[in-house]
Amino acid sequence: MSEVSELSNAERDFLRPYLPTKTVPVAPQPDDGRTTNDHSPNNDGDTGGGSSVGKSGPTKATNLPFVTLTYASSLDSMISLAPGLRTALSGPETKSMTHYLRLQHDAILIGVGTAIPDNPGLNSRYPGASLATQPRPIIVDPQMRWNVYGSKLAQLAIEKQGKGPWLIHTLRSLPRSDNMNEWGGERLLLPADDVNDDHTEKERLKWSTILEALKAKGINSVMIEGGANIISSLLGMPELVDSVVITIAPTWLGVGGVTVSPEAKTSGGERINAAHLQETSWRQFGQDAVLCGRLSAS
Ligand SMILES: NC(=O)C1=CN([C@@H]2O[C@H](COP(=O)(O)OP(=O)(O)OC[C@H]3O[C@@H](n4cnc5c(N)ncnc54)[C@H](OP(=O)(O)O)[C@@H]3O)[C@@H](O)[C@H]2O)C=CC1
Ligand SMILES: Nc1nc(O)c(N)c(N[C@@H]2O[C@H](COP(=O)(O)O)[C@@H](O)[C@H]2O)n1
Repeated sequence: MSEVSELSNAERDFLRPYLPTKTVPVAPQPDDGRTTNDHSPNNDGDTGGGSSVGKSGPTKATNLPFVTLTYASSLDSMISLAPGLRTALSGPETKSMTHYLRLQHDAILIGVGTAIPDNPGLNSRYPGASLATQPRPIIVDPQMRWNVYGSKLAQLAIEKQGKGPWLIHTLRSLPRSDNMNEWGGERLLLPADDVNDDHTEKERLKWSTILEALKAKGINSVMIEGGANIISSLLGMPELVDSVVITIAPTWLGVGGVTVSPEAKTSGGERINAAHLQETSWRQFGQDAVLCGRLSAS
């Protein structure tokens, strides 16, 4: 039996206002000649109901994809027990939700700090998922630290259980002669930001540069899953993020875990809240709580 089960109509209704509209290619039907099929939760045959919060679909600059930030957190805002330690926080019901969410996006993005320790699959095991509807896995790996060969992502792409991964590097990275394109993989070389906030030799990419490049390659929606560094940065960028879906597991990981927390903010020399969610909705999935919302600009 699959570890991932279908969500109820009520669960999908709950998520719908926070999701993009995804159009996926399907084989033409003999009787109607269609070439596309709208699998958005607004158009999948669900009956009405649901929340009246906001609306689905892109609401910002057309050169950017719809961005959903999503992660599973403990009650102490941690996403893993220690750096580099893959930690299961989601229960079976929220795991199913994650696979449903993956299927609603054109791409799933993580950082190299997650790819190396977790060796994730990043495909959707939701019932009915096909290669055409799978999201594109994307890894932000500016310095080419991660070896895709032998990874689970490569294996799934070769077996056609997932799309070939796109790896994002900086222009300074040495081009490699590789055969990733044989199984759908690709390397995207992007210009690094001029400003290096952490004063290291590391080259940073602007998130607007990354997202614009993805949109230019036909990615209309991206689900950003982690890890801590990436989620914490993007929590401070409401102009780029359309919605946030957080699984909250009823557990504390304890001191030394990997924490999600945005950069501190000040106004007029005073500390102010660093990030804030508005238009929130909560729902229980098994033992976990799921919080959806939108980042507010102020
Ligand atoms: N519970 C959950 O839902 C999830 C948990 N996790 C956990 O999170 C942990 C990993 O988090 P973390 O270590 O923070 O790693 P991340 O996955 O956030 O990757 C961070 C790295 O990505 C690169 N990067 C990020 N932003 C930029 C940018 N703007 N420009 C260029 N490069 C960038 C950098 O690579 P470089 O250093 O090479 O410059 C950086 O070190 C793991 O333990 C994993 O299990 C991960 C996902 C979800
Ligand atoms: N939603 C969620 N809940 C957890 O408890 C998690 N640990 C994660 N981690 C993310 O999922 C990736 C693993 O994906 P596969 O199951 O291998 O496809 C992992 O790399 C994190 O991005 N997520």
